Amino acid sequence: MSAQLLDGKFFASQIKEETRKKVEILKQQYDITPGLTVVIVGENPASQIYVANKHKTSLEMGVHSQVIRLPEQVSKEELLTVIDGLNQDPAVHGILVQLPLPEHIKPYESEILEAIQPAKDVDGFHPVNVGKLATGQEELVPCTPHGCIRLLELAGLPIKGKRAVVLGRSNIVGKPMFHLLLARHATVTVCHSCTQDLAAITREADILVAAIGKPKFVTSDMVKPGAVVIDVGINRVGDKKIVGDVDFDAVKEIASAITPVPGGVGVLTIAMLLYNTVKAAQIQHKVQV
Ligand SMILES: Nc1nc(=O)c2c([nH]1)NC[C@@H]1CN(c3ccc(C(=O)N[C@@H](CCC(=O)O)C(=O)O)cc3)C=[N+]21
Repeated sequence: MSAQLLDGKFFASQIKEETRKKVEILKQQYDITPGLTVVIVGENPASQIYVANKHKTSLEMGVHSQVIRLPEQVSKEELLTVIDGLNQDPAVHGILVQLPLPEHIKPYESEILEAIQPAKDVDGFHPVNVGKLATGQEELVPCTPHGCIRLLELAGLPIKGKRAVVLGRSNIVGKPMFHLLLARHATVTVCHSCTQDLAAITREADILVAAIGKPKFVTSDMVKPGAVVIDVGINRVGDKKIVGDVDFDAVKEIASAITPVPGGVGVLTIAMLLYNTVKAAQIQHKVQV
């Protein structure tokens, strides 16, 4: 292996340590305990690991963590009522509605996400927060792309002036990743399912971010020698095993740095969620630590 392995746990531990200190200050100086509530509708097995990790990390940080489980069949109105209760609850600083939602309420996803008070939107999915990010005010930024940026920064990998290529244009990763990279002065190209001659574009990338949800989609012929490769994919193959969007074993021989899956970006996502929860508490109490 020639590439530097970007170990998510190592970088996440630094972010978590910063967050833990902020929680300590909020408690001691302001008597504020940041609180995070996750709402899960139905039984998505993939969501369970994520929720368990979030809960564990919250406890480590001293953040109050609550999970509300609603039955698969819950109506949109009932879900909106739950969200409204959380909006009103001063002990709840962060609200996260786990995606994907069950099929019958999927058509109302935007309405549901917009019901969350923007100051409590720790996912950064509310149009107010999306608009802020797009206009260069980074407040509550989506956790996964923000984690990718923090990873690059903590690893000392420069962004300014680099050619960055983002594979995927989702609201959760691709689009916010575009804004974050652009704000740090990269030249950014976003590719997607209709992009023609994809490999020719990805081969120009100094920083390649893969967020398409296709196992081992990025092969070594798509990567410029010396590129930094960030793998956002979490694809379940078989029962337990997860693989990224990047063919790690082949690409690691060509890249200068690469994130593994698991143990890469996913771990940072959780760290940034707790970071956002603490940020949300500061926004709501109008204090800065
Ligand atoms: N409203 C909402 N916000 C989200 O941020 C959100 C969501 N819904 N729905 C599901 C996806 C998925 N996601 C993950 C985050 C971290 C890991 C994670 O901790 N991964 C570890 C462990 C993986 C494993 O062992 O399965 C790793 O990559 O090493 C996984 C998955 C957040 N999501």
